[in-house]
Amino acid sequence: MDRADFVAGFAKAALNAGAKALRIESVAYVKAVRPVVSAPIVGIVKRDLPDSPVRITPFVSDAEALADAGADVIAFDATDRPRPASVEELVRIIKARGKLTMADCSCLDDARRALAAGVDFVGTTLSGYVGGPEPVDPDIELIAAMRQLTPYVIAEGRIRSPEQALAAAQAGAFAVVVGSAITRTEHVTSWFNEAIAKAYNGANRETVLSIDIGGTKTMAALVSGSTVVEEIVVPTARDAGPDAWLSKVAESTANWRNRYERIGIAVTGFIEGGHWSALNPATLSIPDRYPLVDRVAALFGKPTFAVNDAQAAAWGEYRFGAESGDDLVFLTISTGIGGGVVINGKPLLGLAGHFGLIRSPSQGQAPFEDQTSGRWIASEALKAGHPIDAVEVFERARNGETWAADIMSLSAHRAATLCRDIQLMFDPDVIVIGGGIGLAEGYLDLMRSHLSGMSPRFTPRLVAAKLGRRAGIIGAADLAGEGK
Ligand SMILES: CC(=O)N[C@H](C=O)[C@@H](O)[C@H](O)[C@H](O)COP(=O)(O)O
Repeated sequence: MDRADFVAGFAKAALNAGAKALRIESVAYVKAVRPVVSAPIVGIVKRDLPDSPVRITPFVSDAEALADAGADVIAFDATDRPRPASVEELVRIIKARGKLTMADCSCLDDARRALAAGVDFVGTTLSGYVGGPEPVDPDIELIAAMRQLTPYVIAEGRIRSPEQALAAAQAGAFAVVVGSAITRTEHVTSWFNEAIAKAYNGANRETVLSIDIGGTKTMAALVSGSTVVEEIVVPTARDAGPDAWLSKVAESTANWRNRYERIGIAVTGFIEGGHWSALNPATLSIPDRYPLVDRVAALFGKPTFAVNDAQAAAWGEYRFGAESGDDLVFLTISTGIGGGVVINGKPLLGLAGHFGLIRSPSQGQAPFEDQTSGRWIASEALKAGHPIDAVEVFERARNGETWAADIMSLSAHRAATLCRDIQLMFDPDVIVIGGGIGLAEGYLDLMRSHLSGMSPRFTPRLVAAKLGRRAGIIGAADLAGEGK
């Protein structure tokens, strides 16, 4: 839905049905909608800043760009928090451009200060979003209290039903903004889904907050069954450590607080008894036996299940992938190599599946991933005089450069040999291949070609992973739900 043509479509449909004005996020969307409607537009820009909690139109340049794009009213955060531009400065700039101002407030004091600074409208937009648990209902009391200060109160935030909109209007609102209930189909669907799940007891799954902490990025999502309802991705600040990584996730998902009952967390490394340790500190350095489950449960206040990321992905593919329901081994070939095993419908946890760490006598006892993975491919390329990464080596191989094709072929050959050994160990129905290298165009075919001469009895069936980068969060969510 995050596309200019959809936003313009929503805008026109809402106006046709009687809406009197639009509130639109981003300069690009204001520009897209302005030429096709004549109704007033309240414009905002949303940002996530490293040094300020202010998200709505934090900079003077944002306000200017919205004015130039054709917004009639410009809304901005008017809370009393550290901020790049003061409310007074924003009001001055916006008025200089002949536009109206709307102060997004969290409380009555914000509204008082904003009115003293000369704003035209005050909104209840930020009530419930400046700390503490996020409420479910709109803040009707704040609307009524603001109405004592000015007639120009805009009711906004969590107004999800016509009855709530009526209550806001009756409390004295000059206008009522309805956001998610009109434009966020995925939210509205999940409200209905969560409501009726109670009737289907287990046939329909509860929503889980699922977190995947990787070496470079951390993903968090609300997951229901195999559906990712909401998702955010933040960089993993490698040197900051697990407490900081978890706090960042808690902060970025604060708005979801009332929408899940359990937490699943998938991490690179080794999980034992809820403790997290690094098997390869080069990927991510974690203090030995970090009490992951306890920390997450304390921070989020919900029951938590923790699992290795590749084991979670294996489970995700088993439950919802291309070959769901078949016993499988999942092998992810990327910067490093990992995996997971699901046999007789059960995930093998602990050390099982850390295939990248298997040692090969024929290669001087080097761990398997050091002779096959993306890191190895890049280091071989460097030896051949090409300081490029694995993805580019693949590109060069496809363009007919023999040195690159030789490296890829050797990597695929070794990965194929590993699959043959895995077949002998677990005899799965299928081996699912994932990861940036494993799923790179042509790699799976190369692996298959290296297996072609083998006796059919030993030959593993290789298929591409279906859930892609979301396999870990979907698998972890499902495993967390299993615990109920
Ligand atoms: C807190 C915050 O960032 N509010 C944002 C402000 O523009 C939007 O995410 C909300 O959708 C908007 O306020 C409308 O509210 P609701 O979607 O609940 O009807």
